[in-house]
Amino acid sequence: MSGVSPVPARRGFPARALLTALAVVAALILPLVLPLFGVTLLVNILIFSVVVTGLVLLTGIVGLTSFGQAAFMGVGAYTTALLTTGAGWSPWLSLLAGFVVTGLIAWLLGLMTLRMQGHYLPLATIAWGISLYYVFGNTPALGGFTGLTDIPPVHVFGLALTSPRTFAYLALAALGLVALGAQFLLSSRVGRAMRALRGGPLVAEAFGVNTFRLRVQVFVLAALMASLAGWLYAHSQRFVNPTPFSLQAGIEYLFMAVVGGSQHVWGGVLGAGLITLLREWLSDLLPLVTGAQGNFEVIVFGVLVILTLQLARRGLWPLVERVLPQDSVRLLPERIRLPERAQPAPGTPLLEVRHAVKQFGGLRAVNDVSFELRAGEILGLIGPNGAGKSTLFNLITGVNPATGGQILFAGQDVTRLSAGQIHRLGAARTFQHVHLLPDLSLLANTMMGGYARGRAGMVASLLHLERGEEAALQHEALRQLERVGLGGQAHTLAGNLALGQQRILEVARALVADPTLLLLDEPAAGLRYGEKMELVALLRRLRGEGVTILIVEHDMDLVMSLVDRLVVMNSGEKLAEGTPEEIRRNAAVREAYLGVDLDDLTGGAA
Ligand SMILES: Nc1ncnc2c1ncn2[C@@H]1O[C@H](COP(=O)(O)OP(=O)(O)OP(=O)(O)O)[C@@H](O)[C@H]1O
Repeated sequence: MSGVSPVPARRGFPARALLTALAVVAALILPLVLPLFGVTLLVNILIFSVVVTGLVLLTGIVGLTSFGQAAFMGVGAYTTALLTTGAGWSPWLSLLAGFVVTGLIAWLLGLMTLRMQGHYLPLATIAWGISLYYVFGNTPALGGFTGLTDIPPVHVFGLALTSPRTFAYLALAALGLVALGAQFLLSSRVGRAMRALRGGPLVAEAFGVNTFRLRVQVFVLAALMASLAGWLYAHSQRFVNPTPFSLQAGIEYLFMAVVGGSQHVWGGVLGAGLITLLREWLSDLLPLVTGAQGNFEVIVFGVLVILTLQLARRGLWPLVERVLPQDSVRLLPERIRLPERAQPAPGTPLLEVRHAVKQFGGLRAVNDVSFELRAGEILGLIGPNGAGKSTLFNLITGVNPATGGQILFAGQDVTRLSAGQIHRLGAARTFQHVHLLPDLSLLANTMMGGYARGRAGMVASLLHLERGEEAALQHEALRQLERVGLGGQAHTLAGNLALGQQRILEVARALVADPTLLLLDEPAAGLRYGEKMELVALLRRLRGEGVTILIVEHDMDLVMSLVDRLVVMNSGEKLAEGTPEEIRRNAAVREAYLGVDLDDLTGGAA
């Protein structure tokens, strides 16, 4: 493997850092200079931003739409209201109690609902949003729809935060911590897994991510952020009633995230600011225009969301981002190296498929197929359309369970293991349809492949305590990008690459996993001739380095010129097995490929 040639990180004056520092200073001055009314609005914006930051993580990044965040905010608010007024607890203690209660409720709801797909999850969030609202309103101990009053102020170093001006600093500190934690999380191993989840569980699981557990974790984290916002709300208003925690409020938080830019932490803050200010302005203006009282601003919000979705689908923050100076890429110093897997001795059996069967209803897509793959060889799996290649590939990679037979990999029976478990044993794959994160750099995309080699969890990521591991992953990803010839473009966005290079990037991403077996699913599909040549050259180089490869491919030229042995499938069954030369001479194969002149396949791609 080649050493890392220095990849030039983008340099320049740290204009972005300066801008951030200026924004922080401005935020610190604002509570002093704004009129009291303005400070109250600012406090609300800060509190709403805390809830919306949770929604950015949950909805914008992971793709789980929730209308129920206001209800979690209510749990935090009511817990502190009840414990401080009824039991005389300190607000700081009741904040922790709020986290425990909200965390438990969110965890239970998450376990029950997060396996739901499609529209069912948003519907479930509406259901609990409404339920919790009525729990607040109909529980006499919580003051019914009138609520609870006389909530004590928060004390900081003996100072009671009774005025909005002092409270604004508490809210600023809370948002600062939440936004920083969210940014840290997004730039971590867990954050990349969260982004991969958006592309569907198939991709994330292929890298060893426990997708359900991660969904539950993010769900609980977003609920805890809402709970913190509820605590702030209760102690800034000093009373609570159910109205601010209704379904309508939950919908408004979603509006804020969508309008501001739900995939960006600062987009959430921007949305919270814009919608809160707009509501204030419209609630003064619209009664004058219409001559009647009513929540007309909600109608305007609806139109605004539709317009945003039409004109700026990703919200307003990406437009702001375009004019802001960009962060220079920081490469962390490599202090440790990731542990490496022992590679099997060349020639030893690595993968054994024994009498594999896959039945879809009445159709046997894979019917009693057996073959063996030895360490160090490239095996091609070919066959006409509908032969069962992809189905077999899915059985080997754990995407689908086999109906019968046995699959052994790295000395273990993996027939019943999940995709993530098989990946952790050393199988890394690419996809027939490229699955990359186009808005992230080649480096970040490649690092995704090393997920299973890292350990840092959600808490370490939120606190930025995983930098040593992150540095090791960065440098390993750079080495693999160098290995496949993309080292010079490490900081380019993956979406800017041509398809051929995207497929090569997927190979680099798979190599970061330190696999014993590389599984390529139709890697040449859609590539131009020159791109295929590059791919073949890369795969030959990898074979020279001792990498074991299983390749499913349609392009016969490419396969014949590349592989050591072939398994040919037809109608779900194994038709033949042998070297390219033997396959070329096989009468049954010729028949199956009627119309394809196998004599012509003399390694045209070589
Ligand atoms: N999830 C599924 N449910 C029902 N039938 C399926 C499913 N997946 C595949 N099949 C069927 O199994 C058979 C084999 O399909 P498979 O995709 O494995 O073939 P293939 O050799 O990969 O074909 P191609 O080269 O066109 O991708 C086909 O008849 C297909 O319609």
